[in-house]
This record gives sequence, C-alpha cells and structure tokens, in this order.
Amino acid sequence: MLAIACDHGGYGLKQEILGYLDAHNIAYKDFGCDSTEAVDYPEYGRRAAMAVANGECDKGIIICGTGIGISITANKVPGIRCALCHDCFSAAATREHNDANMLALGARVIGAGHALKVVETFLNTPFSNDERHIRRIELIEK
Ligand SMILES: O=C(CO)[C@H](O)[C@H](O)COP(=O)(O)O
Repeated sequence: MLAIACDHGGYGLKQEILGYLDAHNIAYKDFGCDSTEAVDYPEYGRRAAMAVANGECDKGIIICGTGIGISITANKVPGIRCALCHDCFSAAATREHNDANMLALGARVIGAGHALKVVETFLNTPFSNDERHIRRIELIEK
C-alpha cells in the first residue's frame, strides 16, 4: 500500500499521479488534501509519513509546491527516509543506496510527464541490499 498526500500546491500533480497509480493497479491511501484551497503542508506530510512509519503503508509519495517543506516534515518522523527527487537518476539512487521509503516532489518545479517517470523509477527500483548501504542506513537510524 502506497501513502500519498499533498498540499494545495501539489494537488494538481497528485491527481496526475493518482491516475498513473489507478492505471497500473497500484493500491494507495490518499491522506489529502482534496482541493487547491490553501492548507498547511506539515499536516499532510505528517499524515502520510506516520502511515509509512507505523507499517500501514510500505512507501509514500508526498507533494507540495517545491517538495522541500513536505520532505523536511516527513524526515522528522522516526524511520522515514524521504528523498526529494526531480530526476530519475536520483530516484533510482535513493532506492538503491538509501532504501528511501518516501518520495517528495515539487509540483511547481517539475512537469507532470517527467514527474510520472520519477515516480515509476522510484516505485520499480529495489534496494541494493549492499552491506555498505545497510551500514550507512543503520547509522542514519542511530
Ligand atoms: O512548497 C511548499 C513548501 O515547501 C508549499 O507548497 C508552499 O510554501 C506553499 O506556498 P503558498 O502558500 O504561497 O501557495
């Protein structure tokens, strides 16, 4: 199960991503927001991050205008490794090296077509399970 959430700045891109998830039969839980009416991104980033941290969801995608505020928020939750990625190289690397469990996107930064490629890369790239990366992730957790 994928957690997904946004603020008003990310609402339009979230709708595009939900269309992609539906088309690919990927199960998700949408933690809001539900329109372009202004809201506060920390609330929505926290809701999705908590769902990933408590095991209700195994990964998450969160979107605000820049992706910055909502990723900062998610990374405050213990167990969350949220990566802000606007290119496929970074999306693949953060799965392979960091075992990132959340992806943040900035809807005011990246177009929907490119964002969907980043999402696809993030969802389809496995963690490397390499010993050096496991060691470094354990150091993050400490
Ligand atoms: O990117 C963001 C946080 O990092 C927010 O989406 C952005 O700050 C919202 O701005 P505004 O209230 O002016 O629409």
